[in-house]
Amino acid sequence: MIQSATVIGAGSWGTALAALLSWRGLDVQFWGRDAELMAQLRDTRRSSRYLPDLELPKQVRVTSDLAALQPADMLVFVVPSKAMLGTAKLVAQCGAASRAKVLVSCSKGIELETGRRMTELIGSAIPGVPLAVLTGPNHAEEVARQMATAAVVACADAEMAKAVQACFTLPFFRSYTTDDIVGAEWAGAMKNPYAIAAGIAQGLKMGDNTLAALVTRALAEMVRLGVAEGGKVETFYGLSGVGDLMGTCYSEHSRNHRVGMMLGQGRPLDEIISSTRMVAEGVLNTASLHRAAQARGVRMPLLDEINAVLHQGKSPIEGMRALFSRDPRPEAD
Ligand SMILES: NC(=O)c1ccc[n+]([C@@H]2O[C@H](COP(=O)([O-])OP(=O)(O)OC[C@H]3O[C@@H](n4cnc5c(N)ncnc54)[C@H](O)[C@@H]3O)[C@@H](O)[C@H]2O)c1
Ligand SMILES: O=P(O)(O)OC[C@H](O)CO
Repeated sequence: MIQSATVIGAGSWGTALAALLSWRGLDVQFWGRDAELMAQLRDTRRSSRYLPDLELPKQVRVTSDLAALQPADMLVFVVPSKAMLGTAKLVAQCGAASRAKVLVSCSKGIELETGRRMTELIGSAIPGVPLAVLTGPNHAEEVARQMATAAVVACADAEMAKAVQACFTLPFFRSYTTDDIVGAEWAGAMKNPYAIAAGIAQGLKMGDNTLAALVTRALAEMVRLGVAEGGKVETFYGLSGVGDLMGTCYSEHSRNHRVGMMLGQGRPLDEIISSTRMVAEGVLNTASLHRAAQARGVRMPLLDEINAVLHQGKSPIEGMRALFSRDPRPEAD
């Protein structure tokens, strides 16, 4: 049913997914905004900036020109969340979505100003096409090396979910389906701030007890806000929830975790951000989620402290102290 795909966004995850879809046998086009990077990818089949060890299959057609894209069955959006709406509008204008059967978001974020999910942004720019999400504990570096990985495809339409699942099924890559697109997207965005907190704990040389406490209480917060936003509770206990939370909080690859670790070691946030080209979605996601939690009146003490550290100048150590010195409470509250 789905034979061709266009991957929009040429960072680490977009590069890994363009390769994966090509290995699966789809006819793949790959767009990135940076002409120099895309020319390098086209000529050498390698991205020196993102995933330098991956050799992009020669069948993947690489371009930085949206107008050069042919209509494809599936459009796969993998740009940072803050660029999603603008990118989807450009894709709509250039006609690349004119014959699309499904639009898939692989990005993890919530729009700051409105609290909208990525598929809501894509759907507003390109109306009338079914929407889906690919999410889960999926580090691009490991997918690029074909290390065993599981993911979730969320789509309201069960048949379309299966069609997208088939595209993301390889011997090393196993995907599951769910109809809970809301829960899957909130879960994917929510694990990012907590990975920053996990990194902070490691940067401060706190121990395994601390990390286990943070991850467990993070999950409780994810369930509270995610369900208030309309997600299903079971989604947060699946791959897109606790799976991705653990995969990121304990990861050597995670950019969010790395940002947290450097914060814990005392480096200022603006210096950390300007030292890398890669996106740590948790920095912006923290502000979006904090705003959403306040609007819904959902109690999120851990997120409040991460927000205070990232956006209100609180020191990481003060944030941790504040968390652990709150009034005692029942666990299931
Ligand atoms: N890297 C992973 O392992 C991974 C896994 C799953 C999901 N994700 C999600 O995928 C999304 C993309 O992350 P990534 O890791 O591929 O990115 P990255 O950090 O590796 O690189 C960022 C990419 O975004 C591009 N970009 C920045 N602003 C843009 C704009 N305005 N328009 C178009 N492109 C723009 C940059 O040129 C660059 O190619 C994020 O939401 C991330 O959470 C990443
Ligand atoms: O590197 P991070 O922290 O953006 O995490 C990447 C993926 O979201 C992990 O599933």
